[in-house]
Amino acid sequence: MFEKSTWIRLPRNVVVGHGVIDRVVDVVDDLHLQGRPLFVTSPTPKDVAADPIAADFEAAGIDPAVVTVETASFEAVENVIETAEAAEASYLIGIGGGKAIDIAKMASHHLEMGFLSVPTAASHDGVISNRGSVPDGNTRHSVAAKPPLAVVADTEVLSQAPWELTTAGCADIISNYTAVMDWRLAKRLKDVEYSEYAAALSEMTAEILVDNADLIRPGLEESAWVVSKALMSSGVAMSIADSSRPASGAEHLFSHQLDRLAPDAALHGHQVGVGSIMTAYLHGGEDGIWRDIRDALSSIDAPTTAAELGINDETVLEALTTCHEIRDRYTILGDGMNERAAIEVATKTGVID
Ligand SMILES: NC(=O)C1=CN([C@@H]2O[C@H](COP(=O)(O)OP(=O)(O)OC[C@H]3O[C@@H](n4cnc5c(N)ncnc54)[C@H](OP(=O)(O)O)[C@@H]3O)[C@@H](O)[C@H]2O)C=CC1
Ligand SMILES: O=C(CO)COP(=O)(O)O
Ligand SMILES: [Zn+2]
Repeated sequence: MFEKSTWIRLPRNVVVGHGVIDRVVDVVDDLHLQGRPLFVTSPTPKDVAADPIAADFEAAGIDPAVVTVETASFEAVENVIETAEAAEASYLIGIGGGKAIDIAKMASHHLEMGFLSVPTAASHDGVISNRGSVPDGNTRHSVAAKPPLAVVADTEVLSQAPWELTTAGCADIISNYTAVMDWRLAKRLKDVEYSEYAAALSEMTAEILVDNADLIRPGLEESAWVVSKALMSSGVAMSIADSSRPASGAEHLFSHQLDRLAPDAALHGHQVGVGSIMTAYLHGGEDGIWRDIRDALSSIDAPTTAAELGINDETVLEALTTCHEIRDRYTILGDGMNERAAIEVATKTGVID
């Protein structure tokens, strides 16, 4: 008997383009959201976007509450929940990078309220996804939440953000190649839940981005357009799979472990990019696609070595040999690499000297 079922949650409105930050009030209206919003933002995005959006709401007769978060933590999520209750907010708007959006996503999930996602940086593919990521003790990976009701991604704002944030978003997308390799491997060896549609969408997204690498240049608003579309598409793949599997394999385990060993040393996207070079080598050896991944990363100015990440060789090796323990997700790392194997992959790929 056929007993399978699926429930795919996706945003209702996705608004991308030049100057669309001025349309947040219209989007709220289109969604028939009533009452007071709580803006969840962080210091720089507050100045860049939250303050101007607040002025638009005030002009429309709506008085938004605002909370600024400094770090991604459960404490911050709790603080947002308390602020929303005290302000009698009826929906949330996350305005910023991954930190602000994930905290808004997790708080709104807990409050059973809708939220909007207004990215100020094209730095990660959680903009639209149904996953929230906040470190919890020794774990550091995304957990199930709900996707935003709407995304408003202003390419002018995104293109004015520091260039490395955009290259981090590109690297997060390029890492989809190895994430999908790991997912297929886990399907073959462990019979994990797998979606061919989500895997294909994720790979195609990485391919389109790499094919358009010549459009990804600092100061070019079209870059923000190309990258944001890829981030949306990758986030939709996660929502279809109801898992981060299409966009997160061993290269993400490596990055999550670096977050613990060397907090704030490098951006999420840059770390997963370097991880992806090494896990591609583990999958395909010398003749695999690891050089293509490295060249794609360097063509968009993303780091390809430990030194460019600002992380020392010992930390890279420690992360490689321990990151399989981060979560119960089968990848090419199997039950863990020993140190000699880690040195081999990191030196052969030029990640360490
Ligand atoms: N939920 C999901 O599915 C996914 C979640 N993630 C998560 O997202 C996070 C990574 O996102 P990321 O955006 O790199 O992290 P942050 O939100 O920490 O942003 C990185 C930096 O960019 C700054 N910034 C943001 N916008 C601008 C702007 N317009 N101009 C200048 N500076 C700006 C922030 O400033 P300030 O310090 O002032 O805030 C911060 O210093 C990780 O926690 C990762 O785990 C990643 C992928 C998927
Ligand atoms: O960063 C992500 C996808 O790009 C989310 O993946 P994780 O579930 O590993 O946090
Ligand atoms: Zn990621």
